[in-house]
Amino acid sequence: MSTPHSLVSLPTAASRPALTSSARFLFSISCSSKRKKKASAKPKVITPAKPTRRDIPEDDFSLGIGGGASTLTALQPLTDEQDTLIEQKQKLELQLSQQKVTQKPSFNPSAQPTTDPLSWFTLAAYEPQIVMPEEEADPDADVDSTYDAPLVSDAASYELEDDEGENDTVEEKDDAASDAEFEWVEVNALSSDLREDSDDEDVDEEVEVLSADDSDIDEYDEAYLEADAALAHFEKEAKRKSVSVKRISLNGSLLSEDDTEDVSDNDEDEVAFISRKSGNRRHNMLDEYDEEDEKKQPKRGIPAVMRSFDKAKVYVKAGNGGNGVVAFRREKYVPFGGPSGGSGGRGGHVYVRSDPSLNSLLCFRKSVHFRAGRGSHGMGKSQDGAAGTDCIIDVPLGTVIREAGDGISGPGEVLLELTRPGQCELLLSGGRGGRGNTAFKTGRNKTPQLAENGEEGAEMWLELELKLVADVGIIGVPNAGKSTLLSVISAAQPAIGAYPFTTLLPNLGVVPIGFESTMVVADLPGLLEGAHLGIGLGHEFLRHTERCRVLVHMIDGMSQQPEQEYEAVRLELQLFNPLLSEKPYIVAFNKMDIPEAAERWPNFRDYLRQKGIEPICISAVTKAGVTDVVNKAYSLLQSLPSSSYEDDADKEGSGEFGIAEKIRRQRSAPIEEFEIIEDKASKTWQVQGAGLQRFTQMTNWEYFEALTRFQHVLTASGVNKALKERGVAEGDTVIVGQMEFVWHDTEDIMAADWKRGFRGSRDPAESELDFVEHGELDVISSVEPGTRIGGINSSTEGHNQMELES
Ligand SMILES: Nc1nc2c(ncn2[C@@H]2O[C@H](COP(=O)(O)OP(=O)(O)OP(=O)(O)O)[C@@H](O)[C@H]2O)c(=O)[nH]1
Ligand SMILES: [Mg+2]
Repeated sequence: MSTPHSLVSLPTAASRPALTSSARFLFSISCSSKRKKKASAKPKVITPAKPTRRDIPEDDFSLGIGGGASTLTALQPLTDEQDTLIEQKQKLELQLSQQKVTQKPSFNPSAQPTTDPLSWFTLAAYEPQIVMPEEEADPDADVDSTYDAPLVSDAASYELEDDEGENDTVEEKDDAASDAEFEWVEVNALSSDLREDSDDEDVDEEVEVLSADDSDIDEYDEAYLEADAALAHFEKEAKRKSVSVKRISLNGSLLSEDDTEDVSDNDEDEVAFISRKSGNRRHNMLDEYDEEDEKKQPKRGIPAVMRSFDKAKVYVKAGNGGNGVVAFRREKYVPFGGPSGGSGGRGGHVYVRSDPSLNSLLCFRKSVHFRAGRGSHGMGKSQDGAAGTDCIIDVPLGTVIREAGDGISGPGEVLLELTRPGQCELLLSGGRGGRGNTAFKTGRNKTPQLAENGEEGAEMWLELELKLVADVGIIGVPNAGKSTLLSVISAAQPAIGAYPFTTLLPNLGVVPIGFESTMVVADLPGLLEGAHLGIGLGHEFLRHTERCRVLVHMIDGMSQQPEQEYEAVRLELQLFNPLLSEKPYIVAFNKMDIPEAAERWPNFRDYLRQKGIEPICISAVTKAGVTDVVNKAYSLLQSLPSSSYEDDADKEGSGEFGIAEKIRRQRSAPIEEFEIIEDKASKTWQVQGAGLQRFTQMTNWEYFEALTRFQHVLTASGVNKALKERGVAEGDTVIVGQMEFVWHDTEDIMAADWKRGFRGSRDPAESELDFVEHGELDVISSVEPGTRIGGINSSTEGHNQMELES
């Protein structure tokens, strides 16, 4: 056990032969954008350098870190030839280590060293797990040959080098192999940080944990300790390189309390998909927990597909307005043609539209960013720019839109709710186009030499949530026969299985009633006691019942205590949302075709009758009693007044409470409303106000007259006065919006030589505008959002030292 182990980084898919030959644990981390061979691959976010053997102390553990390998298929079984090859390699390695030769043999001698360094990022260190190879490739054998033990190799590891071309062939070979000697476990996690940071692609971070060994199980304890120590070291290393490390065990639960916090803060980071594959078979690991594991690791992630089924986060941006231009009419025989600069077009609006043909938000997993087009710039001959193209986001019926984070309406407040088919609402309006110089023509200034920039379009992150709109929702414990009922009353074909949680996502079906009417029925995933706390599939899907007007409560006739199950589900509904338990519902006792169920029926019926409820007994399989349920549900529906949520939604989507209106109001804030923040240490004054910010942004600083106009606005809005009252002194820095200025007490700075930096500047003597007011601002630079200037956080960023002074 004293053999030195090393942490080797493996290029891409070469990780697989590596595993079979040397590395004991393989951490393969890849990002989907790389997989798609997009230029926007993530490495820019990723800080750490490629861990080389130099970085890792000799006493480290055998860990392989590979990047790029995507979906892992079953490992190719080792042939006898390969076995002997490995043996030879191990011998060779032993010899080499005895000779203290540092260069390790390469697995693929013909391969070229990879030039592309491993682009690994958020490093998820996973609890290693031994997976024992199965004795025979017996298709019927259970997966129980799995030991939850890490293993320690006494064979040293190889650094495998391979080039991209080689990888492809390796991958193909592996794909072809179906019979696996090794089981593998794939853990696929979605990292939201990366997703948000990334510009146009969400990033799938895939962590595959592989292990394959036939080492002695007696070594379990020692091996475990060593593996644990190695992982701790691994984490330390990563921390030193400021990579975030999360330890997640293979079943998806987090290992320690602290980590739990980390991840639950950001639930996107939870493990998204867990599956285990043995040979050709794929098992859902969710089913295979024993109780102790359950207690130790109560928190578990929800598969990514399920999470994105009804929740999504998208970025929207309205188009910027086009810029106005300065132009003059020049034509033969038309002296003094006057200004003819057109205005810019407005930016495109962002709309959301409900599309009844969509039934999930899954499409927003891949497309996250929505931007409307920008307006065209104005042109000469008084031509105005065209408006930007609008952006319409199609969402399924029943989508609720909230603003993410602290925004205009505050976190969590509903901006829009789309409940009518084809309903289209304005979400963000595009920025106003900047005015051209024609617009600034006055009696005093007939040849204005200034134009405005277009207004920037608003942008925000939105949280979309889908609440299925159905007339009737079928709820009940897992395996009660909910999906079976839906399949017999409608044309829907939900998955039906004799095991709990067959249904992971809600299914919708349309039930014809007579010749004219229909009713939409939703089959929801099974509910367990504690669902409101997240047990089972948790409350993830309970929200869909909020939009169902009538509920059908399915009772599993085969359950030992149907009464208790009934009460448990009722309680869950009440705990989740008291309004849910007030919804009208029907109780259907299923599986009456089975004699045991039929025996339990009289008791159950009497129990409910005491509560004043008349249950219906049915057999979904034989369709007995099914029409009773449909008819009763329909008559209940008819007796209800038209759904109230639609009325509420109407109020929210438009008019006074509309989001577009809120943003419009915010954006048209008067320039007189501002706040001055002083930083004495750096002699900096910051003038903050939405109106001023917008005005500054729209000012085209190229033109001298724009500057004089700005000065006038500062005077008119009272900024100059307020600054003087607060004691601004010569040479102080004043920040307004994105611009930084220097304060001067006199107007001398308007000297002609200074003005040469601007277009359209004239001699002060010629100037029609006088600067009567003392106290002028002198532009020195523009500041970009987020800069910290002398302790003040400016509203803008990055510092652009563009001194305009001589
Ligand atoms: N004998 C009999 N079996 C039924 C009846 N209804 C459903 N089953 C069986 O019960 C099992 C579960 O049925 P599902 O419809 O998948 O149950 P579910 O309530 O949708 O279960 P989850 O989706 O896991 O929540 C299947 O094997 C069905 O064949 C019935 O009326 N009689
Ligand atoms: Mg089902």
